[in-house]
Amino acid sequence: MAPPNARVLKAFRAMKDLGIAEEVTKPVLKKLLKVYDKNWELIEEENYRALVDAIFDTQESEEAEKKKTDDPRRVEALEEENQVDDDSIRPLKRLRLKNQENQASPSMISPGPSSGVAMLKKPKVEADEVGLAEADPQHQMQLVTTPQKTNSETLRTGTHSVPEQRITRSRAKQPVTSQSLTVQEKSVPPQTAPVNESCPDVTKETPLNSISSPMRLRARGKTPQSAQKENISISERSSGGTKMQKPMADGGNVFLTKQKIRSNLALIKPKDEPTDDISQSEVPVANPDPLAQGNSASGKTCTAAPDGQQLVVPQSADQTAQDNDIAVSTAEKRIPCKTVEVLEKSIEDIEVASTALGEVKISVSCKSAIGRPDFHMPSLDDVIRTVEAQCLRSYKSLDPNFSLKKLMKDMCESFLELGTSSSNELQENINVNPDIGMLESNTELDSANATDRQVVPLNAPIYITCDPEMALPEVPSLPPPCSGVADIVQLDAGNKNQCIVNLEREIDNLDHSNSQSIVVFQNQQSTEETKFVDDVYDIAKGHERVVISFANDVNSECPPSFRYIPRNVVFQNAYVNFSLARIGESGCGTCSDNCLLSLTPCACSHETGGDYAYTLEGLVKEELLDECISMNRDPKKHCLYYCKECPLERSKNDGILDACKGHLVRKFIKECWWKCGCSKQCGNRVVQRGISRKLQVFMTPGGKGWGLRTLEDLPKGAFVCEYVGEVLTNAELYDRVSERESLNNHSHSYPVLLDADWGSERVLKDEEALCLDATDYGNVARFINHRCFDSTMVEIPVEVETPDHHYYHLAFFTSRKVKALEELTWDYGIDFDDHEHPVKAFRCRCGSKFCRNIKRSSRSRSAAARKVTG
Ligand SMILES: C[S@@+](CC[C@H](N)C(=O)[O-])C[C@H]1O[C@@H](n2cnc3c(N)ncnc32)[C@H](O)[C@@H]1O
Repeated sequence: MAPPNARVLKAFRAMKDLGIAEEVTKPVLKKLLKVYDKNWELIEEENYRALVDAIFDTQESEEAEKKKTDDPRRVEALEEENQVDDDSIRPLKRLRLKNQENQASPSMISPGPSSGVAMLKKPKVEADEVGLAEADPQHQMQLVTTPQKTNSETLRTGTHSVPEQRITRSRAKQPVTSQSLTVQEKSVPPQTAPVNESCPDVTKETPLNSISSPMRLRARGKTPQSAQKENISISERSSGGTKMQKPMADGGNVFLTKQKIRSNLALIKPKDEPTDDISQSEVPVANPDPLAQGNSASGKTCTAAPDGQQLVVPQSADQTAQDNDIAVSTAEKRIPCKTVEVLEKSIEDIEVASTALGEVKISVSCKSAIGRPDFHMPSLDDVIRTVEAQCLRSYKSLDPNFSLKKLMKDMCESFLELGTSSSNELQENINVNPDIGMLESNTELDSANATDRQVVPLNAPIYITCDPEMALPEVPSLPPPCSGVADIVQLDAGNKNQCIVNLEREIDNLDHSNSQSIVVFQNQQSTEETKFVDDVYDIAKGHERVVISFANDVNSECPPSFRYIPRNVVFQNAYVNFSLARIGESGCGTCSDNCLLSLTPCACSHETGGDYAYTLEGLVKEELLDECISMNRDPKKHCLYYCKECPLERSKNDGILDACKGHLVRKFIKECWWKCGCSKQCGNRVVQRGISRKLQVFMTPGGKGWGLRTLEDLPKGAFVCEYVGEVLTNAELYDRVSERESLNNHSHSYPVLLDADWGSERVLKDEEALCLDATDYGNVARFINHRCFDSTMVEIPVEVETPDHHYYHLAFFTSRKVKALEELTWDYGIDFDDHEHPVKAFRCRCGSKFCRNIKRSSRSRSAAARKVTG
């Protein structure tokens, strides 16, 4: 059997999101494809509205059919009922028609490749044959309220109940390209000799094959310099136990975060609703309505729904006109009825209707989107996530004045925001300049601190903020969707008001108004001064697309104070070398829309052997993932690259040139970026879109301190988060660590060495090599605990901006299916037997049966390792 095509899978997924099973979707989709002459655009429009309608219609007619056969006496009654059904199940169609009437320009009718009108006409007729509604332009969103639970409650309450998974992702491989999934590895250069005969050959032609050393700094407690030479990973410098600062008891901060988000999002406020129009003060509802309080007889009409329900249709002048256009049968069936009046006015943009099957459809019409050329359709998931995040912040303690209308309005706003933000959208918007976010949202102390030490994220629109007093209007505007450049602007510590702007940026600005800049500030402030205000309800303080809650069922500690940054920031001397010109070298101007769907892989994929790392579901392909897992678990078993005159050995400078110890051939992911012609939604952009999973920081019961867990089931290969921190040189890190030690500061430090420039042929000096320090500035990844061997996540280097391997993102992906509430762990790669390390490694409490810290015979240890890696 041929594998289902990607669009079919997408449609199944979209329906699943609405609680509709694949078996139900399948026959209807088939029928619909026939009716629409395989015109997918029409089916996919508006989040598969046509498909949803068709499914409901089919279900209803099946139901009616069943009733008929069950009870022949009811046939007649049902025939009547079905007529009425026609009305009750068509409120969405009615709304669509209304909106079409309202459309100022045909461009808003989601035209297909040719004429929008033509595209809509044909299916309109045919759709009616199968009970389908017309496809609607982008201005409405509908929710199908079914008895399904969502897991938002879990987030709000911070309880540990296992949430229901809303989206079940298929791990089936997608026929994206005809190329193999494996990253190509070519023949060995003459001076090399692979140890392992079974390993694919390697060559120096691709970065994969060039000299590389393990990415992680293994925790042997060496200084960064020595550690780097020894290819070790995470530097564990804390000898003390978990010591958390008490949070400031300031519930008000919760509201600050909302402001933070809002200010960054350039919120479009909906128009003030008219208050003098009586007709608009009434909510169109389907009865029975739990909200109904104090019905008032108004001049409204309503349509009789089959099961005694009434659908109220607002009768403003133009609505009447629109309704008249709907269907004669609809108008005929209207009968005067009582409607529900609410205190707040103008909810004409929300309609509620029910079907004979008991589904309630809430239709939200965002009228302010009408006529906006910049509007695009956000996904329902994005809208829901955003609204959930807002609720968590705004409605954390519900007061007696809680208004559902407000909730709906918020929903509309979110819809509008998501729809109108540029396609650089949410990620950049939310992450816009943490400097500004910090200045706005933190205390005076913070503003003062901000002058001393400011950091700006890579890969995000960055404002040049030399001084908090510097006028914000001088800040460059947000970049438009497709391209941009990040340059480096260095600010001298002694002269805070002077920015040295990279000339290249100025030049690029001529062509790219959306240029980015990175500001690098000097001056470190001591941790003592770094008293950040904790927002205990959202660890991310609104900087991520999702809220990251925390839970502590173990003791009364609160998460430690640190400043949350969603993107890496450059500190002082670290030189992250990317510019538009250099990115041009990798030459990816060829791609468009979604690279994963294109027949010819774009240039970005060439960097990883001609194949993309991700499936259409956004998961890392299994083969690549398994290789990365295996490589991390047992590097020696993998392809080691041996060079004749090893630069690492030469750099030891002890007069004796030892034989090369071998370099690991690293696997990595190359994502598309601004320079690429594809859209922000391209499937080859996963890490750069940021965290999208529901995560929680929690106090581990086993004495490991805080940890990170998922609140939703995760499939294998899912992106969880990136390790975010300050980008430092190893030399800077060394200074920092020494300073902390000299201050007797035993709080945790969280540095990870980037195995910088593993593509180059020389050994980087400590002044060049890069690492990430998440001690003071970091993201949720700083809470990820270590687990020997069978950790739930694996780290993979991801290149986004840079064409070389000097700087990259360190991203965590699930190494297997992970159940909701399971801890997300990472194997730090610690050698617990390295007793030479000046800093003692922590006593591992990972609980893994393969724990390397448990003393056992070497035979049983290697048997354990074999069991895991094999
Ligand atoms: C990157 S932090 C992880 C978050 C940390 N648990 C916290 O509370 O902030 C690393 C530190 O967590 C603790 N830790 C992580 N994994 C551990 C493990 N398997 N056993 C014991 N302690 C662990 C150690 O103290 C380590 O220095």
